[in-house]
Amino acid sequence: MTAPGTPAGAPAADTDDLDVEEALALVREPHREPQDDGAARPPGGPAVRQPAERHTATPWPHAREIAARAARTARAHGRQGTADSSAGDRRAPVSVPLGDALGLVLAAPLDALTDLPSFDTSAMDGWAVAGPGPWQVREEGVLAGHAQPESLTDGVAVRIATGARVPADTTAVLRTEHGRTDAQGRLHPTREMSHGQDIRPRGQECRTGDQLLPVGTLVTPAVLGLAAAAGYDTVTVVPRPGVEVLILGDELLTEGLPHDGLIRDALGPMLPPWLRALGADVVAVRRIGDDARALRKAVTASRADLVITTGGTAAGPVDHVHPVLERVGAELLVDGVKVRPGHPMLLARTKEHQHLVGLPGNPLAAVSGLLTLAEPLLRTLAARPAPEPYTLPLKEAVQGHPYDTRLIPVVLRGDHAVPLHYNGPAMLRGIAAADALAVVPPGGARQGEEAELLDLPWATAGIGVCFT
Ligand SMILES: Nc1nc2c(c(=O)[nH]1)N[C@H]1C(S)=C(S)[C@@H](COP(=O)(O)OP(=O)(O)OC[C@H]3O[C@@H](n4cnc5c(N)ncnc54)[C@H](O)[C@@H]3O)O[C@H]1N2
Ligand code: MOO
Repeated sequence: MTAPGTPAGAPAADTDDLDVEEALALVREPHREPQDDGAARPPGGPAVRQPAERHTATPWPHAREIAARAARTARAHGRQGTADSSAGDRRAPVSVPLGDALGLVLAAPLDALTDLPSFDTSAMDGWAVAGPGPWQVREEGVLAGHAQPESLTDGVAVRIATGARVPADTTAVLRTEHGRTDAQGRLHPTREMSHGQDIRPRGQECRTGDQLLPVGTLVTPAVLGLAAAAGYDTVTVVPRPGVEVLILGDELLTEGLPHDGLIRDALGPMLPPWLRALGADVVAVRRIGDDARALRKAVTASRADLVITTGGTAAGPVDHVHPVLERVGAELLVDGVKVRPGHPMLLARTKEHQHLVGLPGNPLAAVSGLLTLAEPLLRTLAARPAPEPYTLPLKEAVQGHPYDTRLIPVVLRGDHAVPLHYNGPAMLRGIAAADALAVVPPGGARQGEEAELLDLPWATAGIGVCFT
């Protein structure tokens, strides 16, 4: 590779958790200088590649940190050489209709555009009354959504619906079940009333201009409801990262039964919805075959924030990912991870605003790469917080790899994680039935030992799980 690069396994200078505020700074401060991307740098100098013979795979936790941080420094690196200036302020905040904002992060505070409630409102069905009872009841009632009703005078009441504007000079609302009408048609309270009872005064929840939610808030269904109530048609959010998927391999069929050494492409159908569940906008899925030129053209032409390739990461005769990255002058940030399956996975910076995650071709190895490298990177680009780590005890012992972390599909049963079989690198049978992946440290885990769990987006019914 020609561009300044990072040897795999290089220690990050700073391993603090990525902070949402820092990620948001990406969209707020376009010319911020880099702090750390996990690249090894000699004091005072640019990042350097170490000789290939010193190459070692990156430990799994460290690879995730590098991926989470990589997106932060994209702009500054672009200015140093791998120019893609036409990308401009692609990560600048965008205004989107409420219907498209679910799962995104607010890039501007949600300030009330109105008082809430915006008028004095009846909290109950009953009568708006003025002064102490009994009251003469006016003939025409007041419904929600109707024009300003006529004001009341002492001793007068009017039928009112929940949510309707209370007439001026109303002193309380009497609930339907707490009023009795006598033979002369006068209304009496059947219990003690207090001044202002069952009236929601204008501005009770907020005044115009009050901050309802800060920058960095994840847009949930409740946030959409609040935004609508407060007068918003659109909200200002961090844009969804754009992802292009490049499927490599001449042996892949897109339909029918496997035959003559050809197999069905399992990643083309799996990755786009999974990426959407991780908050990405999948802008294209292209089939490249085992054609290095086509791969180079596709990588060079792509405008996506993240390019994901599948297959071709190892050292076989048609494994073109490394040579193509070298050809395009990419900066390798992670080159192999100490994780099984998926150890040949890689992460590179290809342009100022663009990264590439190379997923190994074996399908479960690809899942491992997706969750190890693509998920933290997408999370950073979207300014989303890292999920709170959690552990559960393992129902059975899991054999470990001597040096590498293992990711094992599990189902969650009661307060245990139950390891699933069919967890080989080429198998999807285990993960297709799983709720999570258990992180098994080098050396393995005993029965009952607590294991960290990586949730699958649909199993947690998380907010990203819209699949839209
Ligand atoms: N000499 C070595 N060979 C291999 C090593 C190694 O370290 N040294 N690592 C092995 C491991 S582990 C993995 S994982 C694979 C990674 O290989 P690649 O990323 O180069 O992937 P391919 O060779 O293209 O494919 C591997 C395997 O996966 C199948 N495949 C590919 N794409 C798909 C797809 N879209 N859907 C379903 N299956 C797919 C492909 O047919 C191969 O069977 O390398 C090992 N070799
Ligand atoms: O990444 Mo490979 O599929 O570890 O076994």
